[in-house]
Amino acid sequence: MTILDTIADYARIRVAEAKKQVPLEQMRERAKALDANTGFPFEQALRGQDITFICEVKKASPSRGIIAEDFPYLQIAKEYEAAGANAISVLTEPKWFKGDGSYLQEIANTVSIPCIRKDFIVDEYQIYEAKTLGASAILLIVSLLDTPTLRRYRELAESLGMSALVETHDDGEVASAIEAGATIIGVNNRNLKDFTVDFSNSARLRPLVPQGTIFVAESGVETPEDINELRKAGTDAVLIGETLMRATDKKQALDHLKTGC
Ligand SMILES: O=C(O)c1ccccc1NCC(=O)[C@H](O)[C@H](O)COP(=O)(O)O
Repeated sequence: MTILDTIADYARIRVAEAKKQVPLEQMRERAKALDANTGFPFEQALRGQDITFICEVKKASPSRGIIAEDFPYLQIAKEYEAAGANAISVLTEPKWFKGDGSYLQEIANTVSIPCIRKDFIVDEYQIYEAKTLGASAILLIVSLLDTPTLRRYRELAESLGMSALVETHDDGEVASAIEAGATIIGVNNRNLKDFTVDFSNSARLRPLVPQGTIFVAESGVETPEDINELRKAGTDAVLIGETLMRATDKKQALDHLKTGC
């Protein structure tokens, strides 16, 4: 059993508990009552002249443990926005990432840039919930979902006015993402089964993703050289967590990544 299987099993338990508080039918009605004509701001925000930045609000991770003892999540999100982030990723997984849905809700209510719910989606309930929390996008991890389910969840998210970032790790998963009709495909440099980070993974898989589909490189980005390498490989957007979370001055850190200065 991999850590990803363990996290996914726990997500199923979380969903079962959440349904006891707010049943599926009620959550669906709440989500459907919200505006679905959003214009897909997350997708729009990632389409730039140059590489765009999704900055992640992440207190902890299974591979690193606690990353930020002091975790003023709202302040961090505001600093990301002021620093020029194009979108914000908010971890809502509580056990290994110490996230919470309320963090996403507060952040989405405060900043003007789009937010993605970063979680381990194993049930449609979490997609409706993401909408009620103010998410503009959700993460769908290919290795957790078969292709028909992936397509169904992506279409559900889009019917609610949210985009889906479809996360892959190898060529087979990229093929599944394309088959599921993904318009935003991420390649994670971190193997979610054993935590190893191979920074070249996203650049290697870039040619498999059709032009026009937004290509996101995820995890392990640390330096301006990394950004340059990804830029050269044709990356549209990068998702950065730990490097920015550990930086005391978010603007300086993001400027440094962008320009090398
Ligand atoms: O970060 C982990 O340890 C991890 C372990 C198992 C599943 C997912 C995990 N991380 C989720 C992510 O994909 C990252 O938070 C995201 O890409 C940012 O990565 P980084 O810039 O390396 O913090």
